Amino acid sequence: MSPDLPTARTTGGSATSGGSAISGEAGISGGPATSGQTGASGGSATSGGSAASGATGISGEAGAPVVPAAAGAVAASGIAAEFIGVTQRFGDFTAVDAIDLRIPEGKLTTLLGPSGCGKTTSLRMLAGYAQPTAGTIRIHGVDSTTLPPEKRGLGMVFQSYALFPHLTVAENVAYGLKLRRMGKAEMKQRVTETLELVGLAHLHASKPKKLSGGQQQRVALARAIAIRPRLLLLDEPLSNLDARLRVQMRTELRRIQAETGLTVVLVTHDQDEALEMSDLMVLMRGGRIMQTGSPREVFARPANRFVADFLGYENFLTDASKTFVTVRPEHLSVGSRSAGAALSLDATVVSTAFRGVDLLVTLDAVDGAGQAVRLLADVRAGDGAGLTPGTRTTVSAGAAHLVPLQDSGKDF
Ligand SMILES: Nc1ncnc2c1ncn2[C@@H]1O[C@H](COP(=O)(O)OP(=O)(O)OP(=O)(O)O)[C@@H](O)[C@H]1O
Repeated sequence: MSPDLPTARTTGGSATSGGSAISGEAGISGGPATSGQTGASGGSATSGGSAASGATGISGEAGAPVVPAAAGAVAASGIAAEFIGVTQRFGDFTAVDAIDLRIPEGKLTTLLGPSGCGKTTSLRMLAGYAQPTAGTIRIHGVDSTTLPPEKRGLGMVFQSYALFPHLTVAENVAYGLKLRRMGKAEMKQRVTETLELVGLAHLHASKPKKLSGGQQQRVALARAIAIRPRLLLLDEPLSNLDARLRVQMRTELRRIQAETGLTVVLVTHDQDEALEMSDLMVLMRGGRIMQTGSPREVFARPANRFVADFLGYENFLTDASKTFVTVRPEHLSVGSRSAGAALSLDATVVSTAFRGVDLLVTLDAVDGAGQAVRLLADVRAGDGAGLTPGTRTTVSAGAAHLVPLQDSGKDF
């Protein structure tokens, strides 16, 4: 089955279709409040209004294009959306600080960073739920900075993905299509196709409460993509799932994105999730973008200490050439000074932690700038005999494993 989403015309473009409220806002796309008590009418509480207007919003009719005419030409540029100097202030506080970002068409982009770094605020501005204090947001080449959510051609899924409890799975998925007054036969086919895509066709007649968390999340996803959005926004959609399901759903989401060619923007604070799922990773801190790149690029060459630390690098120090570098624990050798090592320091073992195959060794040393540094080395357990606390030894690493960082780490 090939739903052909990216090229399909969007049939109404309600930003809310399928998404529950952002950060606890009342309405949904059609979805009830999280508690589920409000049902269909509850869906119109806040953004349900958007959803409804989405039905008549840009296209007015099912099947009519939601995106302005310029979009086709601009889509060819490969940029689905663009932030240009976008700032969001709340009083004196700057939540998003003049960010520039291009969201590639047909790819999965993650906004990654610690709590409060501005991810959700950025997504809300992209969705149209918040107006930037300054800057421009372009969607498919069109200045959409002040465009209401329902006119942006978006699908959304959020952490609280509340489904309508009184509707079946198929009816939940059909909800946004009904709002767009899609014809019955087309709607039935669209719902079947979309449920097949998320692997839930067999549960079409079930009520949400009979489903597992992962299945419910897939229904929410199906509801969002059934309208064939030009941009799918996901705000921590997996964070309510248990660890095992979360990992499964990452793979599922990735498969669905790849099969449909949808442009997806995913907000997460989980670096593993971002590394595994992204085409493009955008690392944020304090309302700014710290680094943008493919997971491999960012992981191999973190730009600064913040990014390196966030991605699990452990050792930060100045080497012999006075460059501030980081090196992963598994790349630090202990004891045997490797010939030609770019980093070589006398060190004292502080403690060791046996982990079966390997041994984590904590050491104190003085780096190339004369600063005391605490280092973590991950060595094979068999090589760690004799590394008792207080042992004087050496640590070393080859040039290939030293990752230079732009900053000195002092502002960290
Ligand atoms: N309406 C608001 N009024 C005042 N401050 C706000 C408002 N919305 C967000 N903020 C603040 O802006 C900053 C960024 O918030 P945002 O929700 O974008 O962060 P986030 O990166 O998504 O974090 P999390 O992962 O915790 O959701 C936070 O410090 C937050 O407290």
